[in-house]
Amino acid sequence: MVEPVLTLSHLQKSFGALKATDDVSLTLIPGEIHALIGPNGAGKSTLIGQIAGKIAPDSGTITFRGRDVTQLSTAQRARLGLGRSFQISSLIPEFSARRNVMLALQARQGHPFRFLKPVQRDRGLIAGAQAILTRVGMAGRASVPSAELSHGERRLLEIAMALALEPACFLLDEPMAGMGTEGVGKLVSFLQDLKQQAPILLVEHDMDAVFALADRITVLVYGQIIASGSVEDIRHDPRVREAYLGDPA
Ligand SMILES: Nc1ncnc2c1ncn2[C@@H]1O[C@H](COP(=O)(O)OP(=O)(O)OP(=O)(O)O)[C@@H](O)[C@H]1O
Repeated sequence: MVEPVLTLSHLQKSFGALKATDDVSLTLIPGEIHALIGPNGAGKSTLIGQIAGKIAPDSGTITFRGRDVTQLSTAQRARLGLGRSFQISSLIPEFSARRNVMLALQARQGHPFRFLKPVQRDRGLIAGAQAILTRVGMAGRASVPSAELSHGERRLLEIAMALALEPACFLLDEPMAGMGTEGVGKLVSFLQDLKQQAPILLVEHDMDAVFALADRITVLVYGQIIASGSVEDIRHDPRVREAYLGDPA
């Protein structure tokens, strides 16, 4: 059997009386896109937060590349290659797209993220950042301050920054949000390519994109996994249709 890159075992997290994560176990294996879907409030972001190290689970374990990382900080996990999904809030608005990616490249090289060397003249960093922006289809927007990018372009920039860290898996939280049809189409083909580099745990509300991309789908409702399987399994699962797609038939 293929060794999973990431394994969640019996994770539990409550907020007061609310069980946001209720005995969740799942794996992410090399080469796959594993989509995590569920209605609003199902607990998807809470789960991603626990994997990234932003939220401490009440119990259960998170194993990454064979190592128990449950007690490690976000930064320690990132150093081991657990892909942070950068949030738009972590982009520096007045910096160009290229310079934001250069910051991520510097972070990868071990420099503290917030403290800048005079990077403008560092040809290696410039070329590296430009190559990554080309990969995500943003070469022509490299000089534009991130504040002036469209919402969809900012989401691509977040992915570019995650790429710069060369993680062993990607955690992507709603990368399609706010993108037009063309943007979603491009991102779908990009993620199909990206999964060969490192597997992707994908939280996404765009069901067409999920059905086009996912190798496996896990469905969360009220913090619990109600179904997990292939696209076809999930499409035809009556519990999923009822609980998630709102289709009693
Ligand atoms: N810090 C918190 N304190 C109290 N309750 C919280 C906290 N964070 C999340 N919750 C609750 O936990 C439940 C799961 O929320 P979560 O944001 O993980 O769901 P989600 O599936 O990501 O939803 P969405 O699709 O709307 O982003 C919700 O009922 C939410 O109100």
